[in-house]
Amino acid sequence: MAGYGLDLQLEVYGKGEVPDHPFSYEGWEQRAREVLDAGAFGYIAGGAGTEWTMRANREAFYRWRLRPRMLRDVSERDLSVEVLGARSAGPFMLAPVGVLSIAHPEAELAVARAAAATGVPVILSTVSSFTLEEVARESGDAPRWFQLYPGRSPELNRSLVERAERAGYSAVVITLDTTMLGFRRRDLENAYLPFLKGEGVANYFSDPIFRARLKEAPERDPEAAVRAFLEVYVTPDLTWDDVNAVREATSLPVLVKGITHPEDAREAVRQGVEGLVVSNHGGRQVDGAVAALDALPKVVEAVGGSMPVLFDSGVRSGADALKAVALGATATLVGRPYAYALAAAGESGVRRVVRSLLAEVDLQLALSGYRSVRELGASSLLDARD
Ligand SMILES: Cc1cc2nc3c(=O)[nH]c(=O)nc-3n(C[C@H](O)[C@H](O)[C@H](O)COP(=O)(O)O)c2cc1C
Ligand SMILES: O=C(O)C(=O)c1ccccc1
Repeated sequence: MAGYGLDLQLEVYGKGEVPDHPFSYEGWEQRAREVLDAGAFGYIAGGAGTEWTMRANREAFYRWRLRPRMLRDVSERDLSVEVLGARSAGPFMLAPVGVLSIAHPEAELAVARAAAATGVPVILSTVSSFTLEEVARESGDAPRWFQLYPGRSPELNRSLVERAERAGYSAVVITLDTTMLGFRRRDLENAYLPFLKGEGVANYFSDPIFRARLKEAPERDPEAAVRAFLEVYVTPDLTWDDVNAVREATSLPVLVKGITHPEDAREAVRQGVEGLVVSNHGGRQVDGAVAALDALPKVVEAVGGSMPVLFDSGVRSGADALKAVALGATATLVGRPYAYALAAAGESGVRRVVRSLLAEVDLQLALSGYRSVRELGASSLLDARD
């Protein structure tokens, strides 16, 4: 009868003390704002241009209303999902978020420990502050995926995915929507670009193929190494050929992240990738672009059940995750929610955010009359515009 929801309620109410941490997204965001300098906070919080798409990502959720069902005996509940062999305690994964050292010195190491402790898989960014091998060691046997920004060097791409495979990452997520950074006003106003300070380059600086491109080792001439990183990183010429070259270099399943157009989803099916992530990068790339949740139903339709469709951009609560799943997502990714908690309270902050999300999903599911997230579907929702 117990479960994530009741367990958390008993723990908090049982103690009878006001907890020293928030339970809301806004609360964690506020804590992060207090501890970070303006540049780092703006980098995490910001979006592209007017940030209209970033706001639209949130507003899209309000259009959908859950329609709870009663009297359905939901005493046994299973929140877990399995995506390409990776099991998660709930319909969540931790989205790839780069340069986490700007939020907390333990960065991805703390996130990997929190993910392992809560049973929610983590997707490690290419642009991490610790090497993928270091992060793997913290994550133990817990499921983990590697996100790749394919760069201008096919050999380097191959090297990175080979390293990921050796280090026990069980899928590769190729991000398509950030071949260069979007027009981010906050960062321009703060003149804030984390890589120029040498953040997020650990996987590159430790890579033999990357190092072979340099005249001097990154330890001797870090500025030249950062320039080399930027040269490799910017890829406006990226095409499906690059995706397929990565697929040939690994035996791991490959997903593509950043799909919102149903035509791109159909192409992904034709190309035969193993999964996709509907995402507009949290509104950080194309201002005025469709809200990710508004794009989801047509992508799900285009994919027609042939592969898992993950979703991110704007998920802030258990209710949000349930809505995305009801619209056809296999699971959701959360980005800023855990980045803020990491900034505010390190590993324990990330654990708390994940536990809150699991508890909320559990209670929401039970009170809506479902035993499993798999039971959610179109009839679980009402479209407020109808
Ligand atoms: C600070 C920051 C850094 C990010 N870095 C990456 C990255 O390295 N690779 C990637 O694929 N996505 C990256 N993303 C995008 C996230 O994976 C995800 O798509 C987005 O944050 C989801 O939206 P949400 O923050 O509204 O949950 C980043 C997002 C943020 C906020
Ligand atoms: O800032 C981002 O959104 C992002 O994806 C990124 C890209 C390169 C390095 C760090 C983060």
